[in-house]
Amino acid sequence: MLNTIYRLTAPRTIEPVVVSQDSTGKVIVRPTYLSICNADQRYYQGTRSKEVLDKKLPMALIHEGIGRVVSDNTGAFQPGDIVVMLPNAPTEQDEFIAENYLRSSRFCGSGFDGFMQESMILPPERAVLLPQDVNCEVAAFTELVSVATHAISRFDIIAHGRRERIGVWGDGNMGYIVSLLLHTRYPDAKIVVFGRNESKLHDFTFADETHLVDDVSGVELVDHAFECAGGEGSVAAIEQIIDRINPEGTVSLLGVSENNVPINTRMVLEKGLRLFGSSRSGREDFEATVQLYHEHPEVLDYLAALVCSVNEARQISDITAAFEADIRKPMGKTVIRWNM
Ligand SMILES: NC(=O)C1=CN([C@@H]2O[C@H](COP(=O)(O)OP(=O)(O)OC[C@H]3O[C@@H](n4cnc5c(N)ncnc54)[C@H](OP(=O)(O)O)[C@@H]3O)[C@@H](O)[C@H]2O)C=CC1
Ligand SMILES: O=C(CO)[C@H](O)[C@H](O)COP(=O)(O)O
Ligand SMILES: [Zn+2]
Repeated sequence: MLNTIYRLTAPRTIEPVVVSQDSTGKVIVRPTYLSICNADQRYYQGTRSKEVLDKKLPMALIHEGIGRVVSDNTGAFQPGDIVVMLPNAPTEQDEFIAENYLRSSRFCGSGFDGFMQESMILPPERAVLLPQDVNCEVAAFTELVSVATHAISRFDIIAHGRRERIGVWGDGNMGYIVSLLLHTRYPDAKIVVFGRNESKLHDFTFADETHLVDDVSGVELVDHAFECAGGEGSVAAIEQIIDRINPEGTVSLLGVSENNVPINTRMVLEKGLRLFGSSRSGREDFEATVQLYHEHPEVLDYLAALVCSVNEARQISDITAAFEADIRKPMGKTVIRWNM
């Protein structure tokens, strides 16, 4: 079948291309609601290195999104079903390495075309059925929620059992979602959020404590920590985490940084800390996230507070307008109602 793909060909330049794609044994999904990730912005604005841009562009952006099934000759879905699309496509299985860490996996919007397409032609295992009455504007960023689900599931295996105070550094989207999911999963733990913006911290209504990072004297140490700042903010966040965590704590690193981050390894050694990184997610994380939506519908209500704007896209200028609006946003997620 013929499909139109909207590719970033150079920073801030999106162009359509019509390609012929084989849909045999695949599910055809019309993207309906997409959401912009910081990773998309790094390509859109051209803040990645020239080598990376030269290697990955032209490429359709966006790896957060949902859609409606048009047809499925595999029988897994019914036409009209609302599904979340999975950006990670593994090409092999490994007994020990999860699909999102296999170097052979293909990730939409990072080296391979993302969801900015007229139709997504997916193997049935790259889509998961959503509750059919789900708030689509919120479900659009289920991928980001699945990344938090993934990191917390790994934390659960790695961290020692005292989980009385869990610190989250970062008052943006990732910090909000990680804190919310930690609160839901460990209702007896105190969730302590550290951020840079009083206005954003006000939205963390489910957290037990919120603190501005430059006013932490007297704040009790945490047993474990999640770093959700990213960018240049990672440096100060990791430094403060190492300072404000109890011995033998576990530090979950989630923020992406363009530059290397210096780490106070002396104190990592002295405190016996465990640092581990998490990136992306796999099918089981999406399934667990959808299960969470079913079992804890209040999570979707809390996530709705993150929707900053919903932007209709009917033509390419609407897409670029959404990316530009995302750059200027005060907080939250920029959602695109996809009508291309
Ligand atoms: N591991 C993964 O698979 C994924 C990683 N990410 C990455 O996670 C990071 C966060 O994403 P997202 O939440 O969407 O981005 P946001 O920009 O929404 O949030 C980052 C927040 O951290 C705050 N911050 C900066 N420095 C510190 C600090 N020292 N301590 C505490 N908070 C600080 C920022 O404040 P201010 O704005 O004032 O600087 C901002 O509010 C990004 O690097 C993103 O690329 C995203 C998705 C998946
Ligand atoms: O956002 C993410 C997952 O949701 C990751 O940060 C993203 O996949 C990193 O990819 P890239 O190397 O292209 O920045
Ligand atoms: Zn992302």
